[in-house]
Amino acid sequence: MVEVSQMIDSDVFLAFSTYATIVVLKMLLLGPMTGYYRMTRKAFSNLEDTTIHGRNEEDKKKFLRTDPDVERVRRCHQNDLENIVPFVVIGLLYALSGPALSTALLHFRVFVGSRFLHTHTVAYLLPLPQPCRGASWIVGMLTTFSMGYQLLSTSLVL
Ligand SMILES: N[C@@H](CCC(=O)N[C@@H](CS)C(=O)NCC(=O)O)C(=O)O
Repeated sequence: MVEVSQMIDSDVFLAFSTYATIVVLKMLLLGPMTGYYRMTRKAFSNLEDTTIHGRNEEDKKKFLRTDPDVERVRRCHQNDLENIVPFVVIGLLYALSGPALSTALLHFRVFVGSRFLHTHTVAYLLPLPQPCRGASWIVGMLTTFSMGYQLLSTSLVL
């Protein structure tokens, strides 16, 4: 029986911690980026957020509106949540299930790369023409499914 402390000290777990931290921080940055677009495009969703732009109630209400750039970052953030949360949960269990370091690294790198580079964030925010975003989304999703499949095929208890 492998001790939990041994699993946590393993290279696979350290690699997972590194890649998970990078991709979660990337997702977290979309919050401040949304704030930046809200301020520069003057598009808010709460009356109290419009205080520095509007003088009176009527004036402030003009800034309660949607903006295409704000909505794009919000969709990118939402899509990260839909994909990065499952990666972190399944990736953690996978990392603790004792996979080979090379296979695990391949999964972590492909997933994080798919969310960054040719990727969802770049493809969504620039934006790049489709199917760049669609392809990067599918690659990331398949990586998480692959980890889930390997996890279930090595440690299925029903
Ligand atoms: N919740 C997603 C599920 C499907 C998905 O994630 N599709 C990718 C590739 S086309 C995407 O970038 N969707 C746009 C989005 O989530 O805003 C959606 O509504 O589109």
